[in-house]
Amino acid sequence: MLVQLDHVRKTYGSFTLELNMQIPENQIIGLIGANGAGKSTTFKLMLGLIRPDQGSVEIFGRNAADLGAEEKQEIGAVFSDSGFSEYLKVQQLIPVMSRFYPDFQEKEFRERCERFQIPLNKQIKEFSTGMKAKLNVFLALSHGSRLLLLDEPTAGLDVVAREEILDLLREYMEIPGRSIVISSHISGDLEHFCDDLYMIYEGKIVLHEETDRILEEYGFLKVSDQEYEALDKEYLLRVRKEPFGYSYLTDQKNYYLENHPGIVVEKGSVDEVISMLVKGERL
Ligand SMILES: Nc1ncnc2c1ncn2[C@@H]1O[C@H](COP(=O)(O)OP(=O)(O)OP(=O)(O)O)[C@@H](O)[C@H]1O
Repeated sequence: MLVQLDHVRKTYGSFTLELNMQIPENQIIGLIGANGAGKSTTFKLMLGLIRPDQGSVEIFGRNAADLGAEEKQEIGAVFSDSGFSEYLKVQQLIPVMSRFYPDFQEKEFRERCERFQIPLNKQIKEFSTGMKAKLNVFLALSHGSRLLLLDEPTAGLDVVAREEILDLLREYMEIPGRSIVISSHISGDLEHFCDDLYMIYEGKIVLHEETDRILEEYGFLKVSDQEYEALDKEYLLRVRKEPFGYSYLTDQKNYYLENHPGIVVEKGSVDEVISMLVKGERL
């Protein structure tokens, strides 16, 4: 296991984050949550930048707060703030990176900057949002890490720039043993990219599921009161009143398609599933 968060609790005033999370090798794990849900706090816990009030955070089998310099080299991180002064030029970052990371792949980094038109001799403060985002990802990718922790790396990007970054990350995953944890407040950004999704709502995980299962097995049954009476209720998770009757969320859509052929079953997007889990009524 690359990362393990076991019964973690972290409280800031009235906000409490509660987490159980496992990041195995060879996985792209998505963290979806609205502003303030706790995504950045989760990444800070994983990096050992803050300590949990309760529970344990392990990276590569060691307590995250006790990670040595060598193990830190194996993590590539992107935060909304790169940590570098924006008055620097990319040219000036190169010696800093080389000193900090013995495995810094300067040639590859320079090639990437050239391919994506990131100028080396311009101050970062003059870059567009997309250029800054790409630079941050290139830096995280540049030192042979086996774990990437990416907090909203595609925030504010247009579709083309987002896809370029996701393609680079797919390329990164071609070497076995690596994993990525990536967050977004837009589930559509991640639903076709991640193997596994965690949804965080107000500090709690409301859903942890393989992406394929969400897309293939979760669905909405649209039923009238009479149809509901005849339904097998075992796999219904939430309900919401609708103008025509009721909408029920299930995580066994195919069971209802096979056993209740007359019922309308709609496939929901990840956003609709989350919204129902958070706002729908429990049965
Ligand atoms: N150092 C801190 N001191 C006090 N409160 C904090 C601190 N860091 C985070 N919080 C609070 O914890 C909650 C979660 O914040 P966090 O930054 O983890 O959310 P997020 O999901 O990353 O949101 P965003 O998408 O806006 O970045 C917020 O209510 C925030 O105000």
